[in-house]
Amino acid sequence: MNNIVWTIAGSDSSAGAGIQADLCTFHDLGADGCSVITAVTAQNSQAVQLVESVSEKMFIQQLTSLAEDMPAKVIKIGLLASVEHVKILAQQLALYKQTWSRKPFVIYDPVSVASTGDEMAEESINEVIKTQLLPQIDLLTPNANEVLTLSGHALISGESFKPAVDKLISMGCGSVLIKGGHFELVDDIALDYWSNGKREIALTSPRLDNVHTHGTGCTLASAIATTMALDYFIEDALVIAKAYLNQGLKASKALGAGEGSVAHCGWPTERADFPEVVLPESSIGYELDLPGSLEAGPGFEPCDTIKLGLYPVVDSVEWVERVLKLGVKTLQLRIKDKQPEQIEQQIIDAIALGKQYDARLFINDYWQLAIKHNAYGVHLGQEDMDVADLPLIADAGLRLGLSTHGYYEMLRARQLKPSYIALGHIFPTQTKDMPSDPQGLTRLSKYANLMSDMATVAIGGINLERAPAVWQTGIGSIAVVTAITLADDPKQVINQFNDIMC
Ligand SMILES: Cc1ncc(COP(=O)(O)OP(=O)(O)O)c(N)n1
Ligand SMILES: Cc1nc(C(=O)O)sc1CCOP(=O)(O)O
Ligand SMILES: [Mg+2]
Repeated sequence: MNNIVWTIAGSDSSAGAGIQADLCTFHDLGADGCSVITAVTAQNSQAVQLVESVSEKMFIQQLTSLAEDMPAKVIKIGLLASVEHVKILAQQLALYKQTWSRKPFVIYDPVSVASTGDEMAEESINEVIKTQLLPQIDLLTPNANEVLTLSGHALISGESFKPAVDKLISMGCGSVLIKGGHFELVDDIALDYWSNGKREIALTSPRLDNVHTHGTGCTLASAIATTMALDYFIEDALVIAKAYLNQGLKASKALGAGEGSVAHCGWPTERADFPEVVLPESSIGYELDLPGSLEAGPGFEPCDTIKLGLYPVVDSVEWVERVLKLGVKTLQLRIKDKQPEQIEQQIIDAIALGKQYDARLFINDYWQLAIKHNAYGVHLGQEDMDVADLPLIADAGLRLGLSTHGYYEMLRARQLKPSYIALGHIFPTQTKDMPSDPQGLTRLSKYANLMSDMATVAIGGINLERAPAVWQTGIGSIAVVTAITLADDPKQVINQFNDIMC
């Protein structure tokens, strides 16, 4: 399947921004780029010297040529310098959304003033952008000035972010990423805030005092476009794009006498380049009034090793005893959907067995009972995290394992300093209905690399055949349900897993 991304933007003769930066980003991160040029600009590192929109005929023909046989999964829009182009584009986007077999995801990075300060678009363009283009946009990526221009809202404090985004969403766009917002509390921090009116996230990175920032907006939006085309969730796309930009800014350099451009350095892998997820119970979280109660406390008791090895997940005390007798040292009791009083005795018995065999026994979901009976640890999912009393679990000295399903959840979980992070689901699984697609080995390797300083667990559809490749990603543990519970000979399977993971 092709991962075609279109950029509809201006040509930048200095090549640091516009079409040139967009295509560079698409190819660098693994999408297939196509371009529709809206305007040709003559610019160097110091100024934009001339902007000429292409003719309407040429603009329409580029769109038509591509739409005929190279429809896009994602469309990224940058410089629109002519009112007529905006009207044409709004109409075409509406048509694509109605007629293409797969609706394209449309990102608009508003560009009317260049980073050099030069105006690049016709004066009256904003009115038609607001009324005709915004309703076709799935993600708008304005900076504070562009938020003011398009919504009329000035970003004067954290509290002003939500009303500004609500206004833009009421004007028709699906979601908004406010880039690089800063207010007095966090001057040395670059804050990005995203919301679609239902979900919202905020990411922070240290503000880089690099002067070579030409092309940052184009590059960020193009990196989001690419990662969306690669089927990442939007939260993950935002995280990856931010890391890509931070990495590029650190490597940017001047080519002329003026400002240099963001570099393009491939898929981001350095943890220092990845943003932090803002938790609701933090000073920025309060300012933004983020929902939930997650808080970065001192963290959870670590396990004695970050290589937790084979990790059977079983649903009865009988299975707990059986796998312990076969030498398993990390395991989980996962009994679903019972009233606490129905399973309390099983939890007591399982914990006692875990202690008897000196094993790391995690209790899934029932964290109150785990605390009450002093379990080794608790395993919680994303939904559980929001309702469980995490400080209480930490204070009781229990270990905590957290489920995650992508970059964003992984980085958010990391902020809580759990004892391990589980990464799933890697392959299709029959054990549980998953709301997302399997992540596969390529993503798992990236996650394992990024989290290499802490205990990690891979889960979902892992069997003996798949285990060697999973283990080679550098993960510290493999969790399995059916590979053991449906095995004809669990003893043999456990031994074979252990051989693979030594
Ligand atoms: C090791 C491990 N990883 C992930 C899960 C899934 O936990 P959760 O998301 O809470 O879903 P349920 O297991 O409760 O259905 C797990 N149990 N163990
Ligand atoms: C319980 C569970 N959680 C997952 C996650 O990705 O969070 S995948 C999963 C099921 C794992 O079972 P099996 O080894 O039989 O595929
Ligand atoms: Mg759970």
